[in-house]
Amino acid sequence: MDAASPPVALAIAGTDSGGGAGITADVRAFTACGVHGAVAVAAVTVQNSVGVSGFHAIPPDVVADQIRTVAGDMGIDAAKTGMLASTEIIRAVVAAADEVGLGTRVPFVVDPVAASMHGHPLLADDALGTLRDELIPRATLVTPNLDEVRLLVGVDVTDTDGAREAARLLVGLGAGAALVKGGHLEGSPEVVDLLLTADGSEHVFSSPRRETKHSHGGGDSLASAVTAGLARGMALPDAVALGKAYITRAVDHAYPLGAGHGPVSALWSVADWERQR
Ligand SMILES: Nc1ncnc2c1ncn2[C@@H]1O[C@H](COP(=O)(O)OP(=O)(O)OP(=O)(O)O)[C@@H](O)[C@H]1O
Ligand SMILES: Cc1ncc(CO)c(N)n1
Repeated sequence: MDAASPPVALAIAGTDSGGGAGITADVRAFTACGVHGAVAVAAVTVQNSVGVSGFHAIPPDVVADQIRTVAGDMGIDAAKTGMLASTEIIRAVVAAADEVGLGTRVPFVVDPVAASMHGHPLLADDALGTLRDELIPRATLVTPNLDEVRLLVGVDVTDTDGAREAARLLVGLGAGAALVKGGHLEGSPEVVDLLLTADGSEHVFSSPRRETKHSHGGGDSLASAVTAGLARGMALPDAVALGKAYITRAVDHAYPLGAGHGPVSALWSVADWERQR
């Protein structure tokens, strides 16, 4: 007899040839969190642990058609965006999202990726306004890091009060909720991620800061684990709690790889099936 079909989560994002971030991290998080991962590739990056040396943006209609073809066949239980590269791709994603119900019938997480952790741009400068004005209002949840917060709402977050104010402004852009991630607040012993929903309820997710330079793909992994929780039908705060639990373990198990920043790891979650054969 066939196994039951798992929920389906869709990542609309870029690839990372080094396998640390982007769609590779997304699908690992989907798998580790118990859902099937489908992908709409928006860009192919030439990337390793040291940085991004180039990228090729996929034609916008091909990005949109990947979303439509997945929705029309297996259905989508939740979706997330990562690197979208250009205004034209964002607009194509918005059109397809409206057609298939992302952000209305289907939970839709927007990770407003602007640059890699090495500081290399992954979004055209002129696309930020489109992301803010056309994509974020459709989001069930928007998940910026502190650099993206500064770009989107002009707030320089240095503490929880600042994160709260930034989240309030992000929800004011039309998102259903905002998760302001505190990974970049280097000095603090706790990493605090603050969730604010449009109805005003606040949830603070805190964990001890790990001393490691190997956190490549951390933001993508968190957003994807939250998306997996939503695909499984969890309420938003529960899905974010799942995401925080996943990323905390993934940072704990991050490993060196290459000369630069190694990835957060999902390998701890891999079943020990081979030794049990
Ligand atoms: N040193 C750390 N120790 C524990 N958790 C961390 C650490 N750094 C980041 N995190 C967690 O990882 C997640 C991603 O946070 P961060 O603010 O680094 O996002 P990001 O910049 O988008 O990530 P990326 O490194 O993929 O660009 C958050 O949940 C954060 O709490
Ligand atoms: C393709 C891709 N998406 C997102 C990020 C940010 O982690 C990255 N470095 N590369």
